[in-house]
Amino acid sequence: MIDSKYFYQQAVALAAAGEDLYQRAWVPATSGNFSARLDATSAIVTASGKHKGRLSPTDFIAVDLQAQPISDGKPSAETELHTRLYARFADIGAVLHCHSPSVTVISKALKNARAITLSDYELLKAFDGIDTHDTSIDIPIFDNTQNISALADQVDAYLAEQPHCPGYLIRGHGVYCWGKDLESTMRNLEALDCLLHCELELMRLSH
Ligand SMILES: CSC[C@@H](O)[C@@H](O)C(=O)COP(=O)(O)O
Ligand SMILES: [Zn+2]
Repeated sequence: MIDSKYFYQQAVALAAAGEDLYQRAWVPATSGNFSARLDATSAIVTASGKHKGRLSPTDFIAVDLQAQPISDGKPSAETELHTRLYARFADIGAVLHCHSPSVTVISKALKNARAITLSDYELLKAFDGIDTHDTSIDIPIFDNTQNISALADQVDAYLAEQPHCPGYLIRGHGVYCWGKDLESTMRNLEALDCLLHCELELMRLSH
């Protein structure tokens, strides 16, 4: 049974996040999708094909963790990339997917790389569980595909081995990022985008 008041609150919060992300040019031209956990077995996700900077609370669908809709409408084409994260990690409360220029460019520039390592940045401390710049984390990069179930399987297999990872890139496509709630997820996404932008600048300087 869906708690309609909680659904509405989460939808309003995700729509506001969408406006913010659109202002940053991170979700151009209907790209991106957002979700928030409703309870142990369900989440709300953006409807497919909507402009993510101009969402209203009716542009969200409730789905179970097998990515099947449990309210009216057509959920995001990439719903399974959200629901598999909620299924794997009980402490995840929100997931944001964006197509920002920095993540799209770096994922292509790194061609066949399977991951990008972020080391010795003060901003690493924005991620949960990190309390020093003197560390490094790997952000995996998966090749893009229109087979979302296959991609969800690859991501899930990676996270089974490397659970302490705040997000991943899809080559030439974008980023998925998560956190314990929407505020943490926005913080993780902002830090990840900034750090990838820094890496891109370093690559430019070294050429
Ligand atoms: C506008 S192309 C982007 C889509 O193919 C997809 O990657 C995307 O992010 C949005 O898909 P959606 O089904 O609206 O959630
Ligand atoms: Zn996308």
